[in-house]
Amino acid sequence: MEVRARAPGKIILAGEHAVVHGSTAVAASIDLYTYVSLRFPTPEDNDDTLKLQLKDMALEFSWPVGKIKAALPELGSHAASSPTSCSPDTIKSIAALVEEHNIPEAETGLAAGVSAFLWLYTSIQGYKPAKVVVTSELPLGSGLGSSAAFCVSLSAALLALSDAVNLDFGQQGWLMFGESELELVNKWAFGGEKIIHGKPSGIDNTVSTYGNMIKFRSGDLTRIKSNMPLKMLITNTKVGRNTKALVASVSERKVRHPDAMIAVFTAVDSISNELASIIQCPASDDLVITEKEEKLEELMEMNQGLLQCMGVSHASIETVLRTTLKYKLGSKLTGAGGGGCVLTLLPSLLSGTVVDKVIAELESCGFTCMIAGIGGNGLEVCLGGSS
Ligand SMILES: Nc1ncnc2c1ncn2[C@@H]1O[C@H](COP(=O)(O)OP(=O)(O)OP(=O)(O)O)[C@@H](O)[C@H]1O
Ligand SMILES: C[C@@](O)(CCO)CC(=O)[O-]
Ligand SMILES: [Mg+2]
Repeated sequence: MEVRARAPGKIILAGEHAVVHGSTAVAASIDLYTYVSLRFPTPEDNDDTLKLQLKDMALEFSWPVGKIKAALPELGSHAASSPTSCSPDTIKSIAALVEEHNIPEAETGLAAGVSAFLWLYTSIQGYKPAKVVVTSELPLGSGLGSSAAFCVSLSAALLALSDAVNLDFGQQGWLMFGESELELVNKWAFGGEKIIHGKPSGIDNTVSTYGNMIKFRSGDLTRIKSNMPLKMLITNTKVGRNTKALVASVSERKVRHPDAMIAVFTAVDSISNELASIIQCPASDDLVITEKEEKLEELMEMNQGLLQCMGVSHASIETVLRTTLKYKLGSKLTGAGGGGCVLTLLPSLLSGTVVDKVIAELESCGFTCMIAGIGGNGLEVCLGGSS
């Protein structure tokens, strides 16, 4: 029996980092996905291992299930219907299982993802042998929510073949889960994100699970519907960084300057709320759309200024900002910052020639640019493996 799941990456239009401290943020899914396939061996296969294949990186990890059982005895009896978080002791035992594999030096960040895999797999499926294959269209560690898309697609595949979820295996093609299944996936994925991010707000796994566009605050999501064309250029500075370290650095700054940082987070909250209401408000003609776009651009620039105050910008991000400003375009980092990706609003009346020029100039700096579709479906599953 085989199941496939796919979950999208995301952009954060406003509110990253501040959302970890209780402010509102606005995020949308993008049409780049992480795919997970899960297959249990047949008795004839005579295979007693759990295998994780990370296809894009040409890496394969494998553990005898008896070894996992001996190392993680506390996980096997957990109910898939009761999502939980990984305890610090279990994280240590999992890290020992991961360390047995030599992860290439350039990919050390992967250890956290492999740990999240072992925890989610064992907590949901116990000590069964299986083969899990992962591929992704998302750049890893670049602010587009690769960790959340990984945790969401993995949790969904694992739950689809568990007794916590009842699916009709007669159905063909990509299917959406019902509300209660989505909630279950989202909670498990949040547990996985905690292993990768340390202290996630939950916005990335939530937008990857539900798709579309959401407003998110203190664990609560409000689905929002855009009433205007939203075209964003995404520039990947290709400067690697790690969300866990950046989230921790903002918390440390908050400890050093609590009053100032709380004021910054409050300002971000207002920006996110205003941005969400502009996006949702119906526009009647081009003039109104232009005004709305100008306001959005300004709010994005203000948010970027506050992200600089939080200490999460980077020289490469500043280069993108300077370059796009030459063309009178507003930009902000998206995701955790410190490198990674930058969003630039492309107003609806902007000519294609200008867009081509900006892209050419950004790419001449060594960055890569793309225009992704925004606000599509969230998590989907495909039973039987094909499609
Ligand atoms: N397809 C994948 N396979 C294995 N591990 C993955 C995969 N995608 C993400 N990860 C894990 O997530 C880590 C990257 O997560 P991180 O949160 O730092 O960046 P991001 O999620 O891409 O950006 P952001 O959190 O800012 O949106 C990787 O180093 C790896 O551990
Ligand atoms: C930086 C952050 O706000 C967004 C990362 O995409 C972290 C989080 O909310 O978990
Ligand atoms: Mg992440």
